[in-house]
Amino acid sequence: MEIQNGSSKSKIDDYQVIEQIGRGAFGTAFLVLHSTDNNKYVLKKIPLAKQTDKFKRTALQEMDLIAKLSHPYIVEYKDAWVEKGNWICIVTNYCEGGDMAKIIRKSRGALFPEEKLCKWLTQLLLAVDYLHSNRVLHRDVKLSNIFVTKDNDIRLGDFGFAKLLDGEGLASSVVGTPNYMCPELLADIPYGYKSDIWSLGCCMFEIAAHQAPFRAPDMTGLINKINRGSLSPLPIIYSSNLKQIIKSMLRKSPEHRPTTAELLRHQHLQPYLLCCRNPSSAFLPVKSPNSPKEKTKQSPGKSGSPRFIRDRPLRLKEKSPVFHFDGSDKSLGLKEKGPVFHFDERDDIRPRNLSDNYDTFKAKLDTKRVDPTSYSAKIFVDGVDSKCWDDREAAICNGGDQFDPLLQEGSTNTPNSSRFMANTHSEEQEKFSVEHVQQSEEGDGENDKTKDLEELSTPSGSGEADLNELDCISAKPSTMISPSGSSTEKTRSYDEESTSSTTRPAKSDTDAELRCHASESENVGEFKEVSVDRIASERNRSSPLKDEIEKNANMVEHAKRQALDDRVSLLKALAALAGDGHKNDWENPTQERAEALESLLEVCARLLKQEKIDELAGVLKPFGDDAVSSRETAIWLTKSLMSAQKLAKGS
Ligand SMILES: Nc1ncnc2c1ncn2[C@@H]1O[C@H](COP(=O)(O)OP(=O)(O)OP(=O)(O)O)[C@@H](O)[C@H]1O
Repeated sequence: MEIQNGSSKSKIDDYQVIEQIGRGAFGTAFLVLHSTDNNKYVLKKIPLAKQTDKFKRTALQEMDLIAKLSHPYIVEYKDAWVEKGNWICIVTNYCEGGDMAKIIRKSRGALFPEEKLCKWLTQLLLAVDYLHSNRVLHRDVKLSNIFVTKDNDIRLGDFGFAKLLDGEGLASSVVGTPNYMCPELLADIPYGYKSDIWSLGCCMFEIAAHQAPFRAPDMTGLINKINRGSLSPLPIIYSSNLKQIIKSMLRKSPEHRPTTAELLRHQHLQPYLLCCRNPSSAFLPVKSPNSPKEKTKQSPGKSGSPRFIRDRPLRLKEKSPVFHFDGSDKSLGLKEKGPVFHFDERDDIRPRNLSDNYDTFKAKLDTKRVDPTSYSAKIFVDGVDSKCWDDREAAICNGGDQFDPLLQEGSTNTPNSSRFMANTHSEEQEKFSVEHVQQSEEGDGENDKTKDLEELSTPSGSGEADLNELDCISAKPSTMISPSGSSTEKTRSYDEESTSSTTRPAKSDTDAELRCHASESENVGEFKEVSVDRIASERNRSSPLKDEIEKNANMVEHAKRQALDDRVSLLKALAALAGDGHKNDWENPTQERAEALESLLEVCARLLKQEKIDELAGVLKPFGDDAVSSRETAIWLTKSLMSAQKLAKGS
């Protein structure tokens, strides 16, 4: 890296400061104009004078790292130097949309459309996957480090804490933003790739819900909530698939969180992946030699599951400067000094056999015309820019039949485009807000269609209980403070809305419960994607589709009954264990207690089998005080059951 010592013309003279755009923990950020290319950049000036050697090393490490990285969804580095020995200057591309925290603030509670969320999520996953593939941890993924371009694309930035990993893939220093602290970090377990997944999950949750996933009145409460994994529900407007993806990233145990690659292979993200710049073929389904027709006949998730290949590693830039602070030869402690490669944007790395499919798809998107007055065009007019909801996204939103059938193969429930479309007619409604959801929940002509779609999107009838139902009716404190300490007023937030929509008398109890299942189900992967209109018309006559609907409805019924049974067992167990009034009514309290414990353990075992770790933690939590882990609670439960059974036999 160049050291500017003051005698010669400084590089900084090439930049004209337009304005100061912010101040981070380490320095100040300026919006600047380059005198030659006339482009806007962000110049970050980090003072060094009073800093420790460790700090200097970290700052230089950031420079070194950002200079090496080259990826379509990572903030592009332009230049870096040490200015007169006093400042580190880093110049990066300017992202006109600002950071995600700002974008959420600007939206003033209007939720983003599902398609936008999926696009952002896909791009973020590609960026993080690139880092992870190159053994780089970001370690500070947060809203203010996620930027948006004028085209509404993502750029992940700020690598101040990023660190190249050692061989084991773990870095042990505790860094990061308190609100996004993952459970393993709170437990002093080394930070790894899955910790970045957690932070990304927190970001995605907040982008979707406009509030942090874990909120509590104080820090202890917050830590407890993170440790328990007790998440608030996500807004009901989003598809079960999307909600499940986000929730999977927030699983308490890092091993249970998916990797970036696994997430990118999720069928729900495939259409968005195809729209991304240079999607790695590693994440795209490989088209079989079968004809599209044959292909669509295969049942999703089984023999017809898309196969994936990982044919090419992602690459760092071929040439990157190695920075030194004081002109010495000493390397800056970056472990990876081996050959690095450029991620070439011109590379077409789509698998050859996907190309025609991709081109057909793209052609369809390009020719798709969108009604500019519809929500699909105007849904977020006050967002980053008016064009952010572009034709391409709109085409995705407009639903199944806009797609190449191959792309739908095996796809699960659609993004809730029906909800968006259901609200397109009102002139004064420019945003898709909570009120719209409420309105459609209460039922109008369109709402029935929405309900139909939800019914199709409910669990596949595995008969497994979904204890999230309990979440849906949980009470919320009136004031919460965010982990950062700022208190937020009680507003008509999304989850209060969703709570009220599930607790107030719905059209029928079944409706309310269906919504609960539809929004929280894990087993959405087995459902076929069917357009709302088709459902409506097919419902009235006998057809395979109608059979499918009925089958699904039966399965939903079954799952619902199972959930109710489990709820009853759980409540009974809770009552018995808490030793409340019911206890005295029972003839043999010890026997009852043993039975209660047994049924509770059965519920736990089922959740464990389904890998519903978050729910399991939720069930186990009430039985221990705050300091006791779920594991200890489970041991305590088992021991209690054994001794209760012994006593019961003896009496
Ligand atoms: N490339 C960029 N494009 C647009 N805005 C940027 C860019 N880089 C930084 N900013 C903005 O500049 C401000 C300061 O950013 P900076 O990265 O210095 O600190 P921070 O991320 O807010 O905090 P910290 O460094 O403590 O994490 C933020 O408001 C951020 O949104």
